[in-house]
Amino acid sequence: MMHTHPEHKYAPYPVLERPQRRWPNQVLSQAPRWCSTDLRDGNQALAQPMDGASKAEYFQYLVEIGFKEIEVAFPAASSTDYDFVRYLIEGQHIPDDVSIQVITQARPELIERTLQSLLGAKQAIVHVYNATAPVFREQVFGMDKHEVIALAVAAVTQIKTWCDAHPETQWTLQYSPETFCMTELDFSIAICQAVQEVWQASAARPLILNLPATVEVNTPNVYADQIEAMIDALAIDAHTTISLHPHNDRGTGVAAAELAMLAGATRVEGCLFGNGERTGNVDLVTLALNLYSQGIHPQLDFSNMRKAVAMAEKMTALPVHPRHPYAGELVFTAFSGSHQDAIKKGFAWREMRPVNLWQVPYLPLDPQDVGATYEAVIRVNSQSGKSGAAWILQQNHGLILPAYVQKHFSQCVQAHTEQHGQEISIAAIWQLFRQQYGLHAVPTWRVQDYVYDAESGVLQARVHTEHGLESLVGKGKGMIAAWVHALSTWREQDVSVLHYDEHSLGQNTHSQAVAYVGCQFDGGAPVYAVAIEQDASKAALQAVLNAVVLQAPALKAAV
Ligand SMILES: CC(=O)SCCNC(=O)CCNC(=O)[C@H](O)C(C)(C)COP(=O)(O)OP(=O)(O)OC[C@H]1O[C@@H](n2cnc3c(N)ncnc32)[C@H](O)[C@@H]1OP(=O)(O)O
Ligand SMILES: CC(C)C(=O)C(=O)O
Repeated sequence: MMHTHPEHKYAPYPVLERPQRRWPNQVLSQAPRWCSTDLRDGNQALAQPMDGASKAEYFQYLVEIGFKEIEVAFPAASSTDYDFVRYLIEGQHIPDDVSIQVITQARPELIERTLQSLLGAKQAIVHVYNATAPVFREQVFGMDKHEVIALAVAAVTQIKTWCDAHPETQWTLQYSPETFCMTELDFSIAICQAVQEVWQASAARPLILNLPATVEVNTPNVYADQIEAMIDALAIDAHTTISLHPHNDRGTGVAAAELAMLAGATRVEGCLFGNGERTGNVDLVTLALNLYSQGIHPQLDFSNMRKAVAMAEKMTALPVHPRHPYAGELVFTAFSGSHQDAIKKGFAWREMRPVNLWQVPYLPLDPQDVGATYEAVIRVNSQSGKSGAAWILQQNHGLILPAYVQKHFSQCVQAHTEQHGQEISIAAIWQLFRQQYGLHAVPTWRVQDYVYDAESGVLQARVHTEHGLESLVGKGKGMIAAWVHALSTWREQDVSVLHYDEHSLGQNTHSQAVAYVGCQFDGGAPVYAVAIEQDASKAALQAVLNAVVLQAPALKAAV
């Protein structure tokens, strides 16, 4: 049960007094160094960790999309992990420009086994960690600050000694004061300085100080303050990198990473789609595409997002949420009328103007850049407006509905979606449109042939009906006026055309023409009809004829 006085149970985590903070005035201008920890932090959080074959497949994929640093295993944890590192090294599966990283607790026997796993590697990052926050020092380790520093120093010394004895590998040390975000700043500084002191970073032996938000306990600005304060306090030379490892317990992992990058961190560890312990590691897909959509190349390639999703889902057996930024099935989709209207206008605007910069209402990214089609951009349900169905007909059938048809058809679609209580598919919209406007493969009444003499204004046409061929004659200023005359005479009705529009379908010589009409019969309510024919004149005649059929209930019923 939730407490009425949560303050009796939970205290806020301390924040830093840092009026000199600079990061709020910075802007991001380049991608960080990425490290995928899908095969380690992501893997350790799965009910069924990956087997060697899955790890190999995922490793290949991570390389393919551009990762240059990949934490591949916790070799001391299991033979699967140990053997996987050996498989990568012995099988020469690691590209020259990719560094594998392995993690270990700061315990001598685990360090030894971890280093053994790396024998023969061209280059490797050895990642050693120990928790530093008060609650861990007290409850987990039963150590005071000096003892915790001594633990880290001993671990780094052991690793350094090994590295000195194995110069064939190009070594990088990564040290993580686990639970950094919950640790007193002066203690984080002290332990990192102690590690720096032992390791002595150099071009040949770089150092990564990885400052994790192991459990996210504060707002992202606090993490950024902590990172900036560390950078200010530590001697950060060209061989020392400040790295981030945010988790997402408060749902702000991405924001925390971005603010901490503003604060000066240049490397980020995380997982695709935010897999990882509890609420996950920071989501590297979102981080990368946040940069991309600001015009900054992320150096990771998500052109085929469906593959990325399929791969992650296969490896983790966890679904990617339909609303997951940039990747979910629904993230480029508008169901609502006003969004659809704005998006449709945005696309039309782009078509008319030679603009390069992407500025389309409601779409922060061009879906095509991540391999999505425009098909899913608009879907139609009872919340949709006139633009929704119009967009779908335009995208799928090349129809550019005039405003009066858009308006009328949206009422038909609305009635349909309300009646069925669910989304209407593209196929069903097309079916409804054809039925509504008499657009049948074989029209009920068909214009067989016609001759129009522009000089005299006389139109002669033959119409195919259920009774055979009927010959019609009419006269008027223009072919449509002559046709209206012919039909009025034939049907003994007052026929008038209130609206008429046409356009071609397609751009080649075989393209067809579509005509839209709004007609009135004996002064009644407008009847709308559409026809598609080989040429515009025939389409116009057929569209008006379709309206004649649609307004006559007996004929319509026969359709
Ligand atoms: C935040 C992170 O994600 S950190 C990474 C966590 N990942 C994993 O744990 C996945 C793989 N781990 C494993 O398979 C196992 O934990 C193993 C095989 C590595 C070790 O298992 P165990 O020997 O049973 O130890 P376990 O991990 O439970 O830790 C218990 C002991 O290690 C100590 N310990 C835990 N972490 C560390 C550390 N980073 N450095 C030094 N000692 C540590 C604990 O204080 C405890 O000591 P105690 O026995 O004296 O009380
Ligand atoms: C060991 C570290 C980097 C970690 O996984 C964490 O703190 O979450």
